[in-house]
Amino acid sequence: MPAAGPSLPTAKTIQVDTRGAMILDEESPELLAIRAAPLCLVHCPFALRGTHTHTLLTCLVRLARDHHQTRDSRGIYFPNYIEPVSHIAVDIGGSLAKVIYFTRSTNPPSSPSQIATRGSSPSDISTPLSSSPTRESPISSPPPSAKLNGHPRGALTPAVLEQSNGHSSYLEIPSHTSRADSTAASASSTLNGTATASLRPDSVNHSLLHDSLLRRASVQHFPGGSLNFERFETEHIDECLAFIRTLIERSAEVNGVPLEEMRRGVKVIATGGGAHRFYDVLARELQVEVHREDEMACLIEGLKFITLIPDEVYYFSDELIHSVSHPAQHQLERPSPDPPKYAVSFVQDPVPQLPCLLVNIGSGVSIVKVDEDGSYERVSGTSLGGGTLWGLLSLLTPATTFDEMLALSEKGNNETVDMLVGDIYGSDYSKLGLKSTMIASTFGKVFKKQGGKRGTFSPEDISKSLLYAISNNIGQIAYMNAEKYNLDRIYFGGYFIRGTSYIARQASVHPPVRARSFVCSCRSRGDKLVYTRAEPIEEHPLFCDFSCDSKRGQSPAVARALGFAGHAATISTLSYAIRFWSKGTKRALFLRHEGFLGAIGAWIKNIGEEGQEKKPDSDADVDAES
Ligand SMILES: Nc1ncnc2c1ncn2[C@@H]1O[C@H](COP(=O)(O)OP(=O)(O)O)[C@@H](O)[C@H]1O
Ligand SMILES: CC(C)(COP(=O)(O)O)[C@@H](O)C(=O)NCCC(=O)O
Repeated sequence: MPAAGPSLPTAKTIQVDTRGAMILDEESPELLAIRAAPLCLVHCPFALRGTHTHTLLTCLVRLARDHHQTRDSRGIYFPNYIEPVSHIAVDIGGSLAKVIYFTRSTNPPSSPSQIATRGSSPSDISTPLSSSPTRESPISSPPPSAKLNGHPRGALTPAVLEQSNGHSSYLEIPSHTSRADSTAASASSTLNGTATASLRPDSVNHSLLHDSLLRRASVQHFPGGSLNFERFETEHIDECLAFIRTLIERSAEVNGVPLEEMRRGVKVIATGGGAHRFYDVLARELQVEVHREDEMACLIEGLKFITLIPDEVYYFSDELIHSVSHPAQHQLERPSPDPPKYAVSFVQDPVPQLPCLLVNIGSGVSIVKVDEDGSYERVSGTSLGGGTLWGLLSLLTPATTFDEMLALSEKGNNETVDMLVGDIYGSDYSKLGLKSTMIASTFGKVFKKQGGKRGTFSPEDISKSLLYAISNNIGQIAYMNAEKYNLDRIYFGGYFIRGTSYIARQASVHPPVRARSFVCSCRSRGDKLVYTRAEPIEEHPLFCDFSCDSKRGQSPAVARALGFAGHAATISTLSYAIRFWSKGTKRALFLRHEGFLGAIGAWIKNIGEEGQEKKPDSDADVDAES
């Protein structure tokens, strides 16, 4: 009997203006600075002048470098969101603690990555980038002066600081009528365009929202701010606490307010199992108000919000490649560790696509059915998840980090450890459509002795076999639940999908290209990943090789797509499993911020709570025993 999830506890309109939102380039110096910026919670951006600016920026870059190991996902820049945000959200899971926080800046970052990663839906292959409606709205575009290539100056602005410093708001409505008129006109269009993730329109206070939007629309000096992402291993929760503590302390320092005041102004919103396990530690160590939110509710809120971000949702599709490479073949081969080649496509229309199934692959796996109205139920799960792969590979290989394990898997050949149909039948089992190369039994060869002795197996082969087994198993369970509940869209979240980011690092040196559709796959060659068949579909010769090398690379969009798109083998396995088992009726969808759904949900659920007293840990929000 599936456990019923709580009904949406704080269903409300998400009042974050996502128009013009853009995902930042992971490697941009701007992002480095913007990520570090909240460590210096600058109350007033105008304070950043002269030598002080220089010192601060030096400090930002140094801090960013010091924290590079936790800098793990791209920031999201919201040109139109300007309200104070007083909270830091943290999702503490069984494996990783994810932290997100919002910073303001006077200048937008100059290197959004979405230019190179625009989608590839067949309908808009040749559409010029500039025609994207999400980038054309006059309000969503930052003022021209803000587009200069200067360093962004991030500033987290807790509401309490604004009040205590006598700033009712930075947002002053211009007094002259014509500006106000045009603002009003813009604001009403803003009202239509503002991200509204809640599907309960009755909960919207239109008048309040309109007033707020009116003020936002008139702002000239605050072109939004950025959401920043960090992660830590839960095992080293002390590092996570130290990070948040430093953030708060430095904020007080830079803003010139007493630490006590800063602590009063900042709240930590905690979710995930660790919100309970570490609640006392969080409150004691950080000395700020800690509020807990339910994990499943946060995942769903996070999903609803993140799907509003342009270029966030993507899928791997093998259909086009399949039709080109096997024109006569209608039957799909069963999933295998070497799935077909894929094209990466981005969902262009940033609206929540409900109903859907959310499969969150963290330490374990939660499968949640989300209805059209946003209500949800955790319908299934499996304990064979990301923690399983990490744990087993820690036992079976010398790799010490998860990324090393993924790298091993890319070089492996699972056939040395897996028992194939051919090992049993000596050939295909054609009557059942089972090819000889299909895995009959994961790890099925390992027990066999050769000359009375146990075999030895390479860490690479073991890694590949297990990565495939876990991913395919989750794909099958996901498919069965989607079938049971008649859902065609399956979103995969959780950090398990996240891959090594060195692909992105290599690729980000390339200039953006405009071609929108690609046929691509990647494999390792020596210590370098090589992209094969990575050419725009319109002109692709099927078997060309292309090395993702800063000198030779010709298709950075593909490389970037794979780089940020998590681990290619994991994603292609899940994608193909869903396509195979559903006979092409269901689609696996992925998210660029897949590991942060819970943290994003915790963050978004508390937007609009600024200055409001919230009873910590109300029963409505938290089910687990404290
Ligand atoms: N760099 C990484 N370090 C640790 N685990 C990673 C990493 N990248 C991906 N993973 C996978 O992500 C899983 C954790 O996913 P996550 O969604 O954070 O779960 P949880 O909330 O349970 O911590 C790990 O068990 C591991 O399989
Ligand atoms: C207990 C959990 C919800 C915790 O979430 P996580 O930290 O793994 O993201 C998850 O691990 C889970 O759903 N495990 C699967 C249990 C099962 O249904 O078999």
